[in-house]
Amino acid sequence: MTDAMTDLKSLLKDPTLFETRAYIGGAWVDGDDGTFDVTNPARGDVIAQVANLSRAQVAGAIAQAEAAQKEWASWTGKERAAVMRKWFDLMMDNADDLATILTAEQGKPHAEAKGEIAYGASFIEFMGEQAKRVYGETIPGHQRDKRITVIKQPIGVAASITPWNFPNAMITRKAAPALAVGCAFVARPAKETPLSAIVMGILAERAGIPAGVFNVVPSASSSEIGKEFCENPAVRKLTFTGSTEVGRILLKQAADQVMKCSMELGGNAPFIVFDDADLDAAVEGAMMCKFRNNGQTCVCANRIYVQAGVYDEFSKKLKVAVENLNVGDGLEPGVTTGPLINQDAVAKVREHIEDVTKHGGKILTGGDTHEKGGTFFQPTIVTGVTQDMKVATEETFGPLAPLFKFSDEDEVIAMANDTIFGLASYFYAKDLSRVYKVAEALEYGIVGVNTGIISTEVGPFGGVKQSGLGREGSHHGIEDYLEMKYICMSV
Ligand SMILES: NC(=O)C1=CN([C@@H]2O[C@H](COP(=O)(O)OP(=O)(O)OC[C@H]3O[C@@H](n4cnc5c(N)ncnc54)[C@H](O)[C@@H]3O)[C@@H](O)[C@H]2O)C=CC1
Ligand SMILES: O=C(O)[C@H](O)CS(=O)(=O)O
Repeated sequence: MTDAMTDLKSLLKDPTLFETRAYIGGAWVDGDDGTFDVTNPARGDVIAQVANLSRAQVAGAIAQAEAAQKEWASWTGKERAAVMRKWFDLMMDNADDLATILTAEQGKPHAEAKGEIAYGASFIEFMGEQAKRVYGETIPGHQRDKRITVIKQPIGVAASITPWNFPNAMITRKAAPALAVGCAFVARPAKETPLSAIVMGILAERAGIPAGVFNVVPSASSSEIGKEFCENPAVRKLTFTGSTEVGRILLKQAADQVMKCSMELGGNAPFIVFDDADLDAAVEGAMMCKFRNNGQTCVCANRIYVQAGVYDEFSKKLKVAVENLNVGDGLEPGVTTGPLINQDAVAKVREHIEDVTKHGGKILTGGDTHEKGGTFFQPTIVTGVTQDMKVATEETFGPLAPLFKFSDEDEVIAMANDTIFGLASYFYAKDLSRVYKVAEALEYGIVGVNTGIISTEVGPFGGVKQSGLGREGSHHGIEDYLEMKYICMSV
């Protein structure tokens, strides 16, 4: 064990939460393909060497899930809700440690990581409650001797592939509805952030979730494991969060089995400030929306459109707020902005900034790697941005706030909708008719009005166009893990 690994374990109130093995069928398992390194993006050191599972081992996990699922589905919703509540309570009781693990492997500030743990736990609490309310219906017969009933049953084994940016919440947002209705679950976390997934296995075991119902299969191989999930006939549901590019690959692979898929994919969120907006509120919303997780979320403002009459004032106010951000190691107190996940992410931000300045835009603040080095980057604002620049069509996934100027509603709606994506959008305005017109005109699954934060377990999160399929969270989110059965009975 390296010093950095000892260091992480020593930071935990409960050191037994530091686990590097896979969790399969209730057993803790080493990888047939050795281990892979997990590094702390703030420090660059290896904090863990995690079990590297082979495709055969993942197939074994799917078999264990299939074996456990029937018994789990026979529990009442109330019985499943009880153990899910214990899972929720264990998450909240250990939130500090789960956040320390999350910050160490992903980089976000500890306070923000604690927020993610609470957000992730909220899905387990909410869907645990929903477990008691999976209702069917009766339908008046079409003939005098016919009686029609509709029941809902769990789809079976669900498999998940999740990204590194929300290593806890992206798993619980899927596992919670799946387990609530009686599915079994096999989670393959991102290789950058497996520890946050593994620790959910520890807490599942402690909560009394039966062996094989919740499984965690870390692996450095992504495509091979994805193929196993898509080709294994025991998997009846694939749920993915990540880029649209990978979502397309998985959908093509899943088509052979006509597998049910949920896809939470990329975004390119417009953030619109009208001339009747409360500018201080708009700046506050833009800061939260753009710089949460250092800009590494699929719902971050990727384009900031400001109406001409308030452009200069908004730019000045935003610059003050951006220059107040405190960039550093997320495990240090007072840090508001951590590192980017890797050098590829740094290169993407730099590429977008260079493209803006090459085409006549200007850097208002920031614009380069941070003095702390590594993958730290200066929070940046660029002005004079136009629709023909890369940032207008590509997701930056970093701390870059590009300001576009617009004249009127029709112009900005057209610009905002000019993208293949359709996940989140935001605008600040006071005029009620404008609010209704713009909210209805934006082609997005999510619209934030006078707010920059839309993430909650009670809302149906998801995108239109090439930002995804299905919804996660809310009472709608549970439907994605159910099959509907129509029973026609002759009496
Ligand atoms: N709509 C949403 O809720 C979210 C969307 N994203 C999008 O994902 C991107 C950034 O996250 P990344 O993790 O880099 O995305 P990514 O799409 O590269 O990877 C996501 C996950 O898929 C795995 N993966 C990659 N290639 C695969 C393949 N061929 N078969 C099976 N699995 C594969 C990765 O190992 C990772 O676990 C951005 O585009 C972002 O917008 C990220 C988080 C949330
Ligand atoms: O992965 C993401 O970007 C999340 O979906 C963002 S959120 O759920 O925290 O809004």
